[in-house]
Amino acid sequence: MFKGLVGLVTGGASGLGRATVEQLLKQGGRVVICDLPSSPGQETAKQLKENVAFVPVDVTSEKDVKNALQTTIDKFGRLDVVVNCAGIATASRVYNFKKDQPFDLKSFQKTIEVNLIGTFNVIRLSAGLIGKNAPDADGQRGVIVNTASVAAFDGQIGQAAYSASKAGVVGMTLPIARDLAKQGIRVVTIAPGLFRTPMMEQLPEPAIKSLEATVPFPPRLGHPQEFALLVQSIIQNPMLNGETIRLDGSLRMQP
Ligand SMILES: CC(=O)CC(=O)SCCNC(=O)CCNC(=O)[C@H](O)C(C)(C)COP(=O)(O)OP(=O)(O)OC[C@H]1O[C@@H](n2cnc3c(N)ncnc32)[C@H](O)[C@@H]1OP(=O)(O)O
Ligand SMILES: NC(=O)C1=CN([C@@H]2O[C@H](COP(=O)(O)OP(=O)(O)OC[C@H]3O[C@@H](n4cnc5c(N)ncnc54)[C@H](O)[C@@H]3O)[C@@H](O)[C@H]2O)C=CC1
Repeated sequence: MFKGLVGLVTGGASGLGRATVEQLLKQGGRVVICDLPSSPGQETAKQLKENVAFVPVDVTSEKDVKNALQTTIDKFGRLDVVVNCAGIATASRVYNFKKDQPFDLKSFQKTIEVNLIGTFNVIRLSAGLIGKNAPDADGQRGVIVNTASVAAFDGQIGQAAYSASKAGVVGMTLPIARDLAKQGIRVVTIAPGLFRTPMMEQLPEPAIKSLEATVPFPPRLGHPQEFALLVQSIIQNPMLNGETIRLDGSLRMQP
């Protein structure tokens, strides 16, 4: 289905990103995994064997992202799809009255830096490369998929930084889609609910169970492959553009 397609997936060494890498490969695509040098990206690429390369990247670094784009060209000759999955989750109260301590500003800044600015950094640099593709019959040159979170809309206690970073991703989706429309590049954001990944597994199992119980249907954590299937649909459907799609079993998180 995706024969000849070249994708670049940030956060591709783990969780939702890794499932996306596997799905693109399964459909005949070629993929560059971008993830931190400390991630299992190298092993992941080895396990997946063919048509895949790992480039160590911090998404907040211009140099790293440019290097990953150069590797994409050197190895595969083009870039069609970017999927931004790299992200971090932080949790802290705005003011901890028990300890008389405010939210650590550095932690707030880091969350915004990785989740929002990192995503934008990858979009702005990769758009230049995707824009060089010859347009297809519909005028399309490529697709960018971002990952927000339902926390962009209904963040819980402790999620001020995380929710702000993800709301930023939601907020920039339409203007970037409008901006890149002339070049035939679509931009779509997915806002996942709860998915069983290493990020989610940082939470204690009782917290996971109680969150799971709040998902109307299906009352469980999502499988990462279900996220990857939506990425596939977004790539396939040219009318999807400038929108954020919740993928959450109709979950609305409680305070
Ligand atoms: C990854 C994604 O993109 C998807 C998601 O968002 S998954 C959802 C992830 N959610 C989180 O990570 C929640 C983050 N928040 C927390 O972990 C904690 O609130 C915190 C560590 C920031 C604060 O902990 P704390 O100060 O020790 O709070 P604690 O004493 O436990 O609770 C205080 C009150 O808040 C409530 N509360 C705390 N965390 C809660 C939660 N996650 N959900 C509902 N209520 C919560 C408690 O029930 C308690 O209520 P009362 O005041 O009525 O007793
Ligand atoms: N798991 C879930 O329930 C949900 C996840 N999300 C979002 O989905 C995305 C993927 O999350 P998961 O797969 O669950 O998490 P994960 O922790 O399994 O994977 C995230 C990957 O991003 C990488 N990463 C972190 N900072 C980076 C940086 N600066 N540069 C490059 N790579 C970096 C990590 O090394 C890791 O491999 C994140 O943006 C997360 O916020 C959103 C909603 C729900």
